[in-house]
Amino acid sequence: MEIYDWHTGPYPARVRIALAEKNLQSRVQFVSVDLWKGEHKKPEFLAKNYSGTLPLLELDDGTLIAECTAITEYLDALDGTPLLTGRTPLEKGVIHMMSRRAELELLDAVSVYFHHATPGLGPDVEIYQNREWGFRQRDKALRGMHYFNDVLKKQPFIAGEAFSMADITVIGDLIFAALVDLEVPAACEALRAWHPRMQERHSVRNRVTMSDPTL
Ligand SMILES: N[C@@H](CCC(=O)N[C@@H](CS(=O)(=O)O)C(=O)NCC(=O)O)C(=O)O
Repeated sequence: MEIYDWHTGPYPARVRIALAEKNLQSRVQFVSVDLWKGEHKKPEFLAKNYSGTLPLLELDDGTLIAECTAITEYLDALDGTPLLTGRTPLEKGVIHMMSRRAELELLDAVSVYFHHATPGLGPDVEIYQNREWGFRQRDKALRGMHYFNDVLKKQPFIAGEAFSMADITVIGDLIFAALVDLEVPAACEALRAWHPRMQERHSVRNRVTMSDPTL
C-alpha cells in the first residue's frame, strides 16, 4: 500500500507514528506530495482525495482512505499489537472521543492559525486568509492546551492508562505548534512533562526519516 504525504507534516506524522508503533513500515511505500508547491490542490491529487489534504492511504486494490483517524483505525485493525484504538467498546469510545477532541480543540485550531494568520503555504496555496479568525483559533488552541494539561494531571496518557491514537493526535498538534512557534504555556506543567516522554518513543523520534532512511 502507498501513503501520499509530506515527510515533515504534522498530520502525516500521526500516521507515520502509528505505522511505527504497529511496526508496519515495511508494508508501505511513501509518495511525496509537495504541499509548498500546492501539489495537493492539483486536479490529479484532488481526484484521489476531494479534501486535498495529506496523508492519503491507497491500498493495493485502489481503495483510497483519507483522514488520519480513519487511516489509523485501518492500520490498527491490520495487526493486533499494540492496539492504538482500543480493545473494548469503552476503550474505543473514549480513545476516539479524546482523539477527536484533540483535533477540534488543538490540532485543527493550530492549522487554521497557520493557514490564516501566518504566510502559511504561500500565496499560491492560501487563496483566502482571515487573520482575525486565525488568531482566534490560536487562542482556542492555547485553551485546548490547558484542557489537556488538566487531563494529564489525572492520568498518564490522553485517553487513560495506556498510550493510544489520542496521544498521537496531541503529539501531532505539538509538532504543528512548534512549527508555528506556539509554545505550550509554562503553566501547563503536566502537558510539558508528558511531551518529552512521548518524544522518547522510537515511533516519534524516527517518523521523518521513515520514508527515506538516507535523510
Ligand atoms: N482532516 C484531515 C486534515 C489533514 C491536513 O490538514 N493535512 C495537512 C498536511 S500537514 O500540513 O500536516 O503537513 C494538509 O494537507 N495541509 C494542506 C492544506 O491544508 O492546504 C486529516 O485528519 O487527515
